[in-house]
Amino acid sequence: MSAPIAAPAHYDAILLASFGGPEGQEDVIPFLRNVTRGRGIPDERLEEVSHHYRANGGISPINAQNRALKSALEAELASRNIGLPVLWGNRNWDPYIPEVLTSAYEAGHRRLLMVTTSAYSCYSSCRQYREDIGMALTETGLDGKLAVDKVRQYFDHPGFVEPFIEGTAASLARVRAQLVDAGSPEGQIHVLFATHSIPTRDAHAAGNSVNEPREFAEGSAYVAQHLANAAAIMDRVDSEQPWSLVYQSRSGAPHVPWLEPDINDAIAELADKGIKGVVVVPLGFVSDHMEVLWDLDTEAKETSEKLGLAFDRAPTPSTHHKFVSGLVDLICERTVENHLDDRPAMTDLGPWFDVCNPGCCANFRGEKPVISEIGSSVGRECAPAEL
Ligand SMILES: CC1=C(CCC(=O)O)c2cc3nc(cc4[nH]c(cc5[nH]c(cc1n2)c(C)c5CCC(=O)O)c(CCC(=O)O)c4C)C(CCC(=O)O)=C3C
Ligand SMILES: [Fe+2]
Repeated sequence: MSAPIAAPAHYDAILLASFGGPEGQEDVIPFLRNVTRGRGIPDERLEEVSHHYRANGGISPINAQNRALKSALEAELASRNIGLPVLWGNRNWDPYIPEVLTSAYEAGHRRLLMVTTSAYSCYSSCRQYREDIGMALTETGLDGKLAVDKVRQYFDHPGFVEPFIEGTAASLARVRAQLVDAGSPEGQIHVLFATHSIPTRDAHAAGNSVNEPREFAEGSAYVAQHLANAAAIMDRVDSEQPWSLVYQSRSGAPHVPWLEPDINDAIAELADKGIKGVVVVPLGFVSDHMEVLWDLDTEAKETSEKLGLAFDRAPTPSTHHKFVSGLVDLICERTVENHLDDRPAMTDLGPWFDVCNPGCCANFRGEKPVISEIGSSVGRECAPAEL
């Protein structure tokens, strides 16, 4: 498979693009409708998920985390004398991407570089962002006037991986200490790398090309990226320590196959085998949003406690200085000014490509205008900047 590297360009702003989340009880249902529009999620699942938000005052932690990330990026850009403003837009909640693109254009911006809060390759974390920009440009009439590119998927960039190395080591030490305190210093520990489950069909299409389909021994690029990352982390933390990759937050209809095993089933199986403690590393996530707080810190923790296992959850990269500085390095890979030639990657799978292959992370529910894809002109052309 080709790995297209984009030529460096002149950008005039960064677009920090994220998922978005509700900010009060009255936002919960409209938010869930936005997320699941046309995605075939059963009502019972929505009802269930609404309780996770309701229990937290109807507030998702994700928006506050993105405001903090935006400020941290602004500070890092300023400290390197890079004069690019950071705009923030969400796929599913205010500030919505189409409105942000419109006001960016009105403010005189002509070429944006998008950084998303999603590190891996799959429909939800790559293509859906590229489609939402494609649709927003088309709907607002800005296609051809405002260009939008996207930095590469950064799952194996050291800025994303190194905070997990630190966090996993610290979490492992905390579980060891818990076992000492509980009087079983010899108790065996297992590290569970947790990521979002996705339908196996979406996993298979992840990071792949319709023209040159590539087989991954691990089943898909999505699974391969997580396994390679987890191996890179454990090599540096403790190469003797047993670990595995598990999944969380399955939605969809029961008859549709999604990636398994579920983290709670995996914990039960470990308890059966006599394991005494688990370290949970939220490898699939950039910050401590609802899926992390509910599915890991609430449910997986409860499962562990019920089965008498020591439990600790490692932190997400969030606003770790290495993560923030890594994102700015990724920006610099694409810019003419402050250009960085080095494209670091901590797994053999990377560095991932800047521009996706045709049909990459396929949308099985119909084609949409899409940016940052070979063969698509959406988001590419723009009138010369009026300076
Ligand atoms: C791979 C992946 C990531 C990680 C990459 C990334 O970070 O982007 C992610 C992140 C997130 N997912 C989030 C929330 C939701 N995801 C849902 C539904 C779904 N997610 C999916 C996948 C992913 N999701 C999929 C395949 C579905 C089924 C529907 C569909 O095929 O599209 C639903 C509907 C209810 C439900 O089914 O659970 C909700 C509410 C939030 C915000 C949390 C907050 O508010 O703090 C975040 C960051
Ligand atoms: Fe993709």
